[in-house]
Amino acid sequence: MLVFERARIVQGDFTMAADFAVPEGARVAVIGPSGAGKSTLLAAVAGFIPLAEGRILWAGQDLAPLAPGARPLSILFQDQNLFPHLTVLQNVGLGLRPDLRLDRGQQAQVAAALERVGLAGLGARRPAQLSGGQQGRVALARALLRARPLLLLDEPFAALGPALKAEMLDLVAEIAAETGSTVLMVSHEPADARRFAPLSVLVAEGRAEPPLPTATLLDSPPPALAAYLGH
Ligand SMILES: Nc1ncnc2c1ncn2[C@@H]1O[C@H](COP(=O)(O)OP(=O)(O)OP(=O)(O)O)[C@@H](O)[C@H]1O
Repeated sequence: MLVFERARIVQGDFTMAADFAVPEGARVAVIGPSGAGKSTLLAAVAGFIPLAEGRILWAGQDLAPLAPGARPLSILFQDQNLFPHLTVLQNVGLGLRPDLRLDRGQQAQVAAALERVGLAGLGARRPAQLSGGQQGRVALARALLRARPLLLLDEPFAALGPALKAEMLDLVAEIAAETGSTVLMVSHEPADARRFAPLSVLVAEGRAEPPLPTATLLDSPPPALAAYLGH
């Protein structure tokens, strides 16, 4: 379980509060108006922004003492964070060993992860030789190998067309279900939230609200969300 315990996150003039729990294995969309603090919430979980007050706990452990790289999570951003000078195999291999000195077993794990995301045979290419969707799959394969229990998605597939984006969201959902990962996904598209996430956290007016069923929230939105959705 991921717990925000009377957490307060401050960035300059901006401040937001979070006090709720996300059940283990849940897929949760983080929705709300632009500038409301969706990315900030994820950045606090990832350890890029220290909390001004309160705690964030995973499996009962306070995350505060853990540097970002030591936290039990992987993050996918929109730019996918692929290294342009490395091959697909190397980019994925970084998920296992930053120095890329992979033994045979680890090489087999990399190959299996590429196969799992539908990229078998493309390991020798560089990111520039892949489509946007394929680049997303490389980043996903790397996250898969890291095998962290919490996955944070900050609009990683926003640049893809609707069909490809839907396909990627389905793939993430499938993999998360297989691995039991808990997923928080920032989303600007209500349709994506409905497709991907049974639960949603509304971020608005300086607060991240406890998760509610996505359909409930989108079908009967509170005023702050209704204005954003254009209802
Ligand atoms: N480094 C920073 N210093 C000060 N304020 C910041 C910083 N980064 C973001 N902010 C402010 O924090 C608030 C929340 O930003 P955040 O990016 O989390 O919003 P968001 O909900 O993800 O927005 P969007 O949907 O537009 O991506 C905004 O008001 C923003 O201007």
